[in-house]
Amino acid sequence: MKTQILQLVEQSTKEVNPHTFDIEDGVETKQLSQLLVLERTAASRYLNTLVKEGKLVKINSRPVYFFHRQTLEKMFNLPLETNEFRSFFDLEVALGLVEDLKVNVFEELIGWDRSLIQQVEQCKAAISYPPKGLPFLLAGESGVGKSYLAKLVHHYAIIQGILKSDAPFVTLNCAEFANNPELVTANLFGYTKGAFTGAERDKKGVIEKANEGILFLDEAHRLTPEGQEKLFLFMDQGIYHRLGDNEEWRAASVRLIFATTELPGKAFLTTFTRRIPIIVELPSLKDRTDYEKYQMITSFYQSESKEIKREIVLHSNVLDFLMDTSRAGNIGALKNAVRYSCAKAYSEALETDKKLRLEISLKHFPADDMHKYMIDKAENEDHSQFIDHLIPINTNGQLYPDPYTSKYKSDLEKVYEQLLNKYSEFASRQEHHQLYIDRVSLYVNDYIDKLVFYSDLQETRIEFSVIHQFVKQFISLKSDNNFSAGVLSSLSGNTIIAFTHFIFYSSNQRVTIKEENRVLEFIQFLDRTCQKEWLIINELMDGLTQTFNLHFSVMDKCILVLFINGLKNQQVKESIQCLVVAHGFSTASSISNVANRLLGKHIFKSFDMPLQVDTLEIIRRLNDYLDAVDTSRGVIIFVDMGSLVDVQKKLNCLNNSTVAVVNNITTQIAIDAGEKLLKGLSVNQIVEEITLTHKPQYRIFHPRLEKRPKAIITTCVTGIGTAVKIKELLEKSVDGKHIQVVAYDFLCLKNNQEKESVFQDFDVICIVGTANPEIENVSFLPLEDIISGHEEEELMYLLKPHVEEASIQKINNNLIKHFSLQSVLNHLTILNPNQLMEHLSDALELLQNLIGRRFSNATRISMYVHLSCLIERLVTQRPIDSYPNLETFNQQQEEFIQVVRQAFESIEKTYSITIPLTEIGYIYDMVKIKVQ
Ligand SMILES: Nc1ncnc2c1ncn2[C@@H]1O[C@H](COP(=O)(O)OP(=O)(O)OP(=O)(O)O)[C@@H](O)[C@H]1O
Repeated sequence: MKTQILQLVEQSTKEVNPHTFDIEDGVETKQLSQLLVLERTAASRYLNTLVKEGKLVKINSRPVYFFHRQTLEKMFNLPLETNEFRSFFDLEVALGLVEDLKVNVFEELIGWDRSLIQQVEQCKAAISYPPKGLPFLLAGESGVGKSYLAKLVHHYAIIQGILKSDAPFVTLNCAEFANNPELVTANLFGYTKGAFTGAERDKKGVIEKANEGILFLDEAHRLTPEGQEKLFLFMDQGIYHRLGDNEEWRAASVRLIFATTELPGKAFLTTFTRRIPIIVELPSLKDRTDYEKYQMITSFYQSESKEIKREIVLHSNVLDFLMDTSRAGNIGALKNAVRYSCAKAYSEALETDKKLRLEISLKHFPADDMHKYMIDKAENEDHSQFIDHLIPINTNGQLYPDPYTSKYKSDLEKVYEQLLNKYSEFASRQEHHQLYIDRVSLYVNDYIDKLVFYSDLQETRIEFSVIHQFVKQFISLKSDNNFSAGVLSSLSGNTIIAFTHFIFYSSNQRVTIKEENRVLEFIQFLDRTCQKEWLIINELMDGLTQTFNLHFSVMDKCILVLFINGLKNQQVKESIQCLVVAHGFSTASSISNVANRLLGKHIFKSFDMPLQVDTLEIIRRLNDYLDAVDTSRGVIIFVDMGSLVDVQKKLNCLNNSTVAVVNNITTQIAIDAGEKLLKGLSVNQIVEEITLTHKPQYRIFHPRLEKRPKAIITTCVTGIGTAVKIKELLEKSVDGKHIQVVAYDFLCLKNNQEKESVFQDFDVICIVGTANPEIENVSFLPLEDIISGHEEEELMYLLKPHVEEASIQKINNNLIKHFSLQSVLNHLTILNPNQLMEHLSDALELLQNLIGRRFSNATRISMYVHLSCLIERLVTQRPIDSYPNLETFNQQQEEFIQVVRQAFESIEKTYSITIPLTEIGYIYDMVKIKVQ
């Protein structure tokens, strides 16, 4: 009998496919006893004897599996040192199958080092968070890889020793029980016999099964509110009752991963989302880069090739066909399309000839999809599908031979050209230098973004990673230094990677620079206007040249100076400082990065606190940072633990700034706070509003200063953007040393009056703006009156007590110079002011005729200012998209809306814009206020 058993296991092991080797390929005791009609204990005894004799290999999982030792050793060409393994994973390690995975399990997740870099960091942080990990939610459309990522996290936790090697991974798909909350509870917590009709015996729930491991709750949005609530107690205390047994408390230690295809805010109770501090959002297939789509397609074909043991070649138009995500939809569907084509080609090859190589062409896809593709191509006169060639799917999947595709190769020369040409244009027009710098910084940022996008460079490549490390260290060193901290504060995570890409790329190029005189002039200009950036970049590039013998042209330095300038512009100027301080290696930076990315602005600065870093060290870092930036609008510090609540006591900026400490931080809180900050709310308002939804504890501290700095407030009824621009103009005119200019949200001023924090932080001299927030005891000077010269005198009168006699005349001259209508419009918009004024003059004339009223000169000027900002908003696609009581306005002011549409018809055509109803609402307010 023993020999027969040995032969059976040997036969079964010989049938293993080494590419898909899995635990279930082994033989179970139960299986064997059934097959040989043998008592289970007897079968088990024989098997264990064979293990002891070194003939079989045993995996001590549940159930236990057996393999034939010699067959495995031959198959994987590696001798085994032992016969017993704690888990299948240990066997894989012993057979050398998962050595690479030990280094990075996430490597098989396409995008782990690119578009999913953040998500992988979040998962690692959540699962490792001591002592029991943090529950997290994977959110994303169907088929974007949520289940796949959850399984990799399980693997990662085992490899890192966070979980034991046989830790279970249990999945519960909540959609299966969507309409039967009792069944969900029964499946989650288990039940006792008789707990409900059909409960014929006691049964374990998935929580019990997942003890010491991971429970993955898929489609978690289908959990009913009752179901969610029942999980709370378990999430909070780790204890639960089985259904039908309210006596016995059971305990389990389970790490929870949730997944949903819904927007997290919509599908869950807020009490529930509050308990899930990390939300990992997975991008849909259409938002992945071309390179990643390409990697997916080739890797899916590679797996199929291994599975069917056939070499595969693709017709290039198949790649083109599959890369178009509007067809594939999601990653799962893409994988299915690949499988479908392989199955079809395989069966066709069996019918016709038996040649080894499978050629996949368009005919191997469903006919409807393929025809649609051909028609689309023909309609777009894209004949690329006719220039077909064959692509071998080799294991390296190399299609893009160069890290930077030919599209961006040698473009550097063109970028130099553009910068110099734009500089010559600017020099001849005598514009303000900041306008030029802002414009070309945008251009440079766009270029570097594309460079990264089209690069197929593995960022883990050793040459890249050493340069990346060097740059990171340089930046972290300089960030501790007052001189450079402000300049480099916008560089972090992804932007440092982009920065390194450019360094890596440009140092490999050899572009000869012509017209040296022009270059010299350009360098002198940048050295003058961006002095700090210039010095820092020079130091960095010199360091790179000395350490790695890299060579750069002087124009490369200019590009990097402009790049960091562009990033600074993405930061919200004059903003409240928002800091996230959290324990863990990357919790704070993950939250900040996700929030900054979603908000499209660099709002949050993160301070990660690995557990060995003490509070004093963090306070030192906070002080270094806050001392280097402008804290006049206040500071909000989000902390993750009670121990940090008292940090503000030791902050230097408490002498002159309002500081709020919020004792909770999740990505959701960060996003909510960021949105409120962008709307221009004050520290008080932001903190109070997030407390309504998220209920964190917070404390606010006002400056200790007796003597507050003096300030002029600028404001605009249509938002903070215009107020900031008015502020910039005023700053150029007044003496900034003695008087600060602060841009402020109109509604905050109007609603909260002197309760607004700006009045605690500053001694306010007056408010300048486009509409009066009517604050008692504070003078308001309309912008149009300053432009028309009516209020210049008043402003001078208000300023007199605060500035030296000698400066007064200078300020007066500056005001006249900077506040002509033309220069105001020039500053407020990127559009040509002369042309704009002509169009606006016609439109205003028509508007007056249609409503049968003449506007005063002052009203006309303020309309010019308001309308030019409006047109700029629409041209740059940033309209104001909310207006109080829009529906009522639409119903009650139908006639006015028609009149505006008629008056602005010609402007809409000229600038290819459509004025939305919300903006018409603000025009109405403007006309109403001014005419009254
Ligand atoms: N980044 C990736 N790299 C490689 N394969 C991936 C990746 N993302 C997803 N896949 C593959 O795509 C398929 C679908 O993924 P998965 O089932 O994890 O999606 P899902 O988001 O859980 O979908 P659903 O919401 O429908 O359950 C899987 O076969 C998975 O292997």
